[in-house]
Amino acid sequence: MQKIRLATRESALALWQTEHVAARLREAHPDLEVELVPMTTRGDQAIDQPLVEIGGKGLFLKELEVAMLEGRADAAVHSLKDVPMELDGPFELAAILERADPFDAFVSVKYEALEELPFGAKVGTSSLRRQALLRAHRPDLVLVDLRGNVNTRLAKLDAGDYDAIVLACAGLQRLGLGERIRERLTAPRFIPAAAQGAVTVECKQGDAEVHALLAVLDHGPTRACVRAERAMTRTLGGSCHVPIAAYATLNKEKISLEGLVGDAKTGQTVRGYASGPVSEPDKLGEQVADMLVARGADALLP
Ligand SMILES: NCc1[nH]cc(CCC(=O)O)c1CC(=O)O
Repeated sequence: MQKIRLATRESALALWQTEHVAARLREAHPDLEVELVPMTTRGDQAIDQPLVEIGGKGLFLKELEVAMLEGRADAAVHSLKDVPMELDGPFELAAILERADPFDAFVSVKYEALEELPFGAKVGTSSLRRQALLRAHRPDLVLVDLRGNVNTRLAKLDAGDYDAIVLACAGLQRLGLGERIRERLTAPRFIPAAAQGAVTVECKQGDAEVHALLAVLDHGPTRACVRAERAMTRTLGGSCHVPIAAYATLNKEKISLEGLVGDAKTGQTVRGYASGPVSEPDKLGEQVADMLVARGADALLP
């Protein structure tokens, strides 16, 4: 194989991530030609409608998967956080790259930290998980919907529409906007979404040549951790319709997984934690999911 074509969304973040994958591939395979195939998805077009109403996060993948099925691209690069817990169709995640900063960022023009926001301050985020966690720590805040790509959200903050917004640290850092992070909202106080900060490359199942080219980018420890996080979320029937948070770390041969289910309206949260061998990430994810349900999470799930 002389050339590999990488499908990507056209947002600045998606293009950065795909350029990063392209550079890593060229480094690993000096004779390989790597080409980007940028495309707009329905998720990018309908940015004025809430994601839940137009069909959820899978929308960001669909067009890229169709491009692979129709032979216009060989692989697709995604933020793993945006990839549904069950892939819909004959696809596989051939590579999961080493995770960058997994945490959320508090971003504000005037305020240094979440705790410094005045009573009743207006915070923009459309993520139900971020809303639930913000409510849990600061029940007084007024939470307002905020969609769009990272630059659009920052522009709305700078225009004075919000006192603060919450974004992923990884996205800001990748775009050279790391200095906009006022406070890192770290675990266990603020648990991220499953796989936040990790980039993945998807290809068609059974496409052995493409798979082999991509597999050299796979990072085993990241794959094990996000596997536990995604298994927990999947077991809870999670999608972006429910605030679910999952964060795993690997220490020697042991994965520790912290999980949370919340209610975006009330800020009520249920937490669970367990650890297990790196060889059984799915089992650990299921175990923490069961623990969350036993502690009352089912009352918060649909
Ligand atoms: N939902 C959009 C999205 N998907 C991935 C990232 C950030 C990068 C990452 O988590 O890898 C973002 C932006 C954000 O949440 O602020």
